[in-house]
Amino acid sequence: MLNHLFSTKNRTGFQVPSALPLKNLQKRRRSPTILNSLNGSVRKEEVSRRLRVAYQGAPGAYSEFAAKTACPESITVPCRAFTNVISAVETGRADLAVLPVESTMEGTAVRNYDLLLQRDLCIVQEVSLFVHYCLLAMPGVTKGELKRVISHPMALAHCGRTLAQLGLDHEAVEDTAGAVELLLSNRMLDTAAIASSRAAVLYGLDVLAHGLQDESWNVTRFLILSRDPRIGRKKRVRVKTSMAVGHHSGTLSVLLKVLSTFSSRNISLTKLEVNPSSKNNGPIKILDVDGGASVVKEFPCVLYVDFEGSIDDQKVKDAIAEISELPVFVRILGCYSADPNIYGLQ
Ligand SMILES: O=C(O)C(=O)Cc1ccccc1
Repeated sequence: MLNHLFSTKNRTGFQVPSALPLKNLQKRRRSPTILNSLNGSVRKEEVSRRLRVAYQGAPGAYSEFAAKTACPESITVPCRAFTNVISAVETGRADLAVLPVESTMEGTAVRNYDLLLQRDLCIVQEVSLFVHYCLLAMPGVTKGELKRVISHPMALAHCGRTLAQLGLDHEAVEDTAGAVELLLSNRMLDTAAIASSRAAVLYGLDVLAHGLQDESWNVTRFLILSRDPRIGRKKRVRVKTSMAVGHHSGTLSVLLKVLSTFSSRNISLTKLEVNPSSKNNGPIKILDVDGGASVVKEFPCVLYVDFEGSIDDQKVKDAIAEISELPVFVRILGCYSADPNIYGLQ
């Protein structure tokens, strides 16, 4: 059960320095190459082209902003669905992928976490964005003329109470910026989109209202994924590790063991979530990436665990070894610099 520690494709040791808070982004944009600005230790030939970062949605989507926050000089690659985002990196069409995985209002985006477990990419960075929703309409359209609102399902969920107050029907589309594109291309005069004010500027729409989210504190955490564990290898400042623990029975005893293993070593957990399989979706699949040929393993329950510390730290190695003695499967999803910043986007 210690495959991840002895893998030829060892997942340890990659790190991308955190993106800077919004006020510092301009400075970073001026730096000569993205990998340089991410990490000075990457070899010269690797910095000669700009990183391509795949995200789900159209230009102006929140995920694109997360990509630009993590890699200010990158070329962003829009993709239709999250699975296409991952495939873009797997096939070499992009270098990195952006995946929203949790929000303060909705908790873990289980489907995206499932994708992370099923595919062979590793986490190299995290970005948390403050998400502020606006009501966008075609130029000249007033609130009174609106009959419905379209947006990404997460945006609609985050604005549920406000939408009920406005008395507008709503319909889910692929992403927030895609909703704006749809308005524009069909010249929809009775429909508004929920999206960012950045999308309004990009597409030339009017902002009819700001701050539509039901809770004023609305932060989404995005993960930056890569195939290449060398990205950002550098001396670490504050490092975090994410892992998944799949097991077949005794969730409570596995949970207690995980808790005591980390607490006895004074390792702080930043996330601990029990994810049982559902009748609708069947067992949770985890790709075992360490055994040469990749094998998919199935579990009725998986724990998502994020903790402070590097997989190179002896006490972390000991903790993982102890957990791996249980009848569980452990997959290290990434070891990356912890970014406590919350970046702004209106
Ligand atoms: O639709 C978008 O703009 C996205 O990037 C997905 C999303 C939607 C709402 C909050 C965060 C991410």
